[in-house]
Amino acid sequence: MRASLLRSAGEALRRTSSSAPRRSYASSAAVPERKVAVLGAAGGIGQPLSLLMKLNPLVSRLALYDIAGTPGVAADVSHINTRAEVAGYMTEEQLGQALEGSDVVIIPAGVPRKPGMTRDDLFNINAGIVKTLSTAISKYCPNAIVNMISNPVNSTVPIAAEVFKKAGTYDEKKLFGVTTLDVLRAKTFYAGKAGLPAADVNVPVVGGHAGITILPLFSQATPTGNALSSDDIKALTKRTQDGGTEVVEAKAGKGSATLSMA
Ligand SMILES: NC(=O)c1ccc[n+]([C@@H]2O[C@H](COP(=O)([O-])OP(=O)(O)OC[C@H]3O[C@@H](n4cnc5c(N)ncnc54)[C@H](O)[C@@H]3O)[C@@H](O)[C@H]2O)c1
Ligand SMILES: O=C(O)C[C@H](O)C(=O)O
Repeated sequence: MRASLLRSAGEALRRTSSSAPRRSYASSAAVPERKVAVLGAAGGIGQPLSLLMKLNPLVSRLALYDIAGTPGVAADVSHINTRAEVAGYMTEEQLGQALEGSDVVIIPAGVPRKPGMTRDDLFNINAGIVKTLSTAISKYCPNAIVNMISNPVNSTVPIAAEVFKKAGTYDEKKLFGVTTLDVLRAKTFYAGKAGLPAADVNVPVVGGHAGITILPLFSQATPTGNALSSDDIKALTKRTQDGGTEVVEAKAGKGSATLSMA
């Protein structure tokens, strides 16, 4: 998986706006219309992600889709006094309506890990979910930017790519595996060790989103702070690669990272 394909939903939203002239956000009328669909909106990631999308001034329409629980989440989020008009959709019959006209689709639908599991153990269930959702995307919003959160990301992105290729809608510039969490972790852990403010550091991370496929490049981290030994770098690399497992174990059967992910 190409590292350049791994971006966040926020970046994707900014990209959809980058072709439009620069405008001030002071007036919502001046901002382009953008529809975002969250698939899996009632879940652990879906709920805070829906909240963040509702707070994002770039979003004018927000479609929240899940197989269960969407009416409550949609009603709740819709009361926030920001620009985006919120609509909730439930059951596969409403998936087309949720997707129609979407500029950005974000997919946190699927099961999370429990302690002792690897992300690959989620493949059998999540591959089918992603295939169904990708098929609907290629039908109802073939030009949308798609951000894949569902694990195993190293496999769900290729699944979506194959579905889109078969439908003739594949665009490698519009399909992303969301691995931003690896970057957040690398930055946070590096800042702690280097004695720098977490918000000020940058650490490039390349590769995929599972174990040793996650490659934080601490040698390229900026700025430099306390000198780091090779043992420090090994330990930081391992902690970044195992960051997801750290959260899964701390949640003790109640899911994986949700808040840091959203
Ligand atoms: N990419 C990352 O960095 C990252 C980080 C954390 C979690 N994840 C992954 O994200 C996924 C979701 O995690 P979570 O904690 O939100 O799980 P969750 O169980 O809390 O929520 C998943 C939601 O998906 C919904 N869902 C299931 N099948 C669906 C379908 N066919 N269509 C629409 N919605 C459907 C469920 O009803 C549920 O509301 C997991 O696969 C997890 O491993 C990825
Ligand atoms: O580790 C997981 O299962 C969830 C996610 O991929 C993470 O990195 O936190």
